[in-house]
Amino acid sequence: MVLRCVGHLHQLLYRNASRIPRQRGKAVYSGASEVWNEIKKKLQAFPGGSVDLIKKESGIAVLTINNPDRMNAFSGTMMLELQDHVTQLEAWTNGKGLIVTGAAGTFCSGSDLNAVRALSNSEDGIKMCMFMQDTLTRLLRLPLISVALVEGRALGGGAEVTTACDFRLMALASEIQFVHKQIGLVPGWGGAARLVRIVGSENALKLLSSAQKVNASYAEQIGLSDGVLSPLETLDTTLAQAEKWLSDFTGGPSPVIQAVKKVVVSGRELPLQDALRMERDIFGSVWGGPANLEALALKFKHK
Ligand SMILES: CC[C@H](C(=O)O)C(=O)SCCNC(=O)CCNC(=O)[C@H](O)C(C)(C)COP(=O)(O)OP(=O)(O)OC[C@H]1O[C@@H](n2cnc3c(N)ncnc32)[C@H](O)[C@@H]1OP(=O)(O)O
Repeated sequence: MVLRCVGHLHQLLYRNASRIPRQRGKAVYSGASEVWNEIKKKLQAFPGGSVDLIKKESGIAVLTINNPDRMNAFSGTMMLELQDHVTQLEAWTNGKGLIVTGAAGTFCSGSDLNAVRALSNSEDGIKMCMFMQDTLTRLLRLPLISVALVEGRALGGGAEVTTACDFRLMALASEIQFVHKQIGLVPGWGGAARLVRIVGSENALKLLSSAQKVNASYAEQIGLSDGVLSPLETLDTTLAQAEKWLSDFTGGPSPVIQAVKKVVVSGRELPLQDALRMERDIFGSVWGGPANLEALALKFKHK
C-alpha cells in the first residue's frame, strides 16, 4: 500500500519533470500544485531557526543557515525559507556570486531530527525529500557562481547542501560527513546524484557506504573541496576569505557572469544537441551587449 501510494505521489509530481526550468521561480518538477501546497503546509508545522539572505551591491549574496541551538539543522520553516530565497536569487539580475554558510561556526547537521521523527511515515518523508531535492536542484542551477563555506560540521542533509553549490571551501578543522547510512537512510535531497558527479562513483560509494568524516585535506584530495581556508594567517574572517576566493570568478558585469554559469549548467545537464542550442541562445544574449561593445571599443588586450 505504502509503495503504491509513494509511487502515485512520485508519478504525480514527476510526470512531466522538466530538465532545465524554463521560467524563474518554477519548481524543477512541475506537477500538481496542490501536492506542493500540501507539502508546504506540513513543513510549516515545524518552526525554528531561520535561513538569512544578504544581497550585496557587489553582486555577492550570503545565505546563512541559522539554527545554532540545533547545529543549524533544517526545521520545516527553514526549508520553506530556503526555497523562498532561491526563488528571489533566480530573479536577481545584478547577482554574480553566492556564499552558503552556517551560523555560529558550524555548517548544518541536516534535517531537524524532531521533524524527521514526526514525518517518519513514508509518504511524508518522500514529500519532504522532494521539496528539498527541488530546492537544492534550483540552488545549484542559479545563474550565480556559488560556494559552500564549510566550518565545523556538515552532516547528512547538511553534507548534501554542500554538493548543491558549484564549489566548496573548507575551514581547516571542518568535516563533511554523509551520515545517512548510520541512521538507516541514503541521501534524499539529491546529494548522492551530485556527489557522484563531483568526486566520481567510486569515491561517492566510499563516502556513502562508510559514512566517514571527510576532513579538509582529504576532501581537497578527492575533489570534494576546492580549497582549505587558511587558519589565522590572515586577519580576514573565513567569510572574507571566501569572498576573496570567489572574486577571482565573479569579476565583470553580472549579465556576462550569469551567462557563463548558464552555459555550464546547460553543458552539464543537457544532451549535446540541446546544450548547443542553449549555448547559442545564451551567446546571443550577450553578443553585441554593453560589455561586448565596450571591450571591442577598448581594443582589449589579454596580457
Ligand atoms: C536527507 C537528509 C536526512 C533526512 O532528512 O533524512 C538528514 O539530514 S537526517 C539528520 C542527519 N543529521 C544527524 O544525524 C546529526 C545528529 N546530530 C549529531 O550527530 C550531533 O549533534 C553533532 C555531531 C552534529 C554535534 O554533536 P555535539 O556533541 O557537538 O553537539 P550536540 O549533539 O550536543 O548538539 C547540540 C544540540 O543540537 C541538537 N542537534 C544537533 N543536530 C541536530 C539535528 N539534526 N536535529 C535536531 N537537533 C539537532 C542536539 O540535539 C543538541 O540539542 P540538545 O537540546 O542539547 O540535545
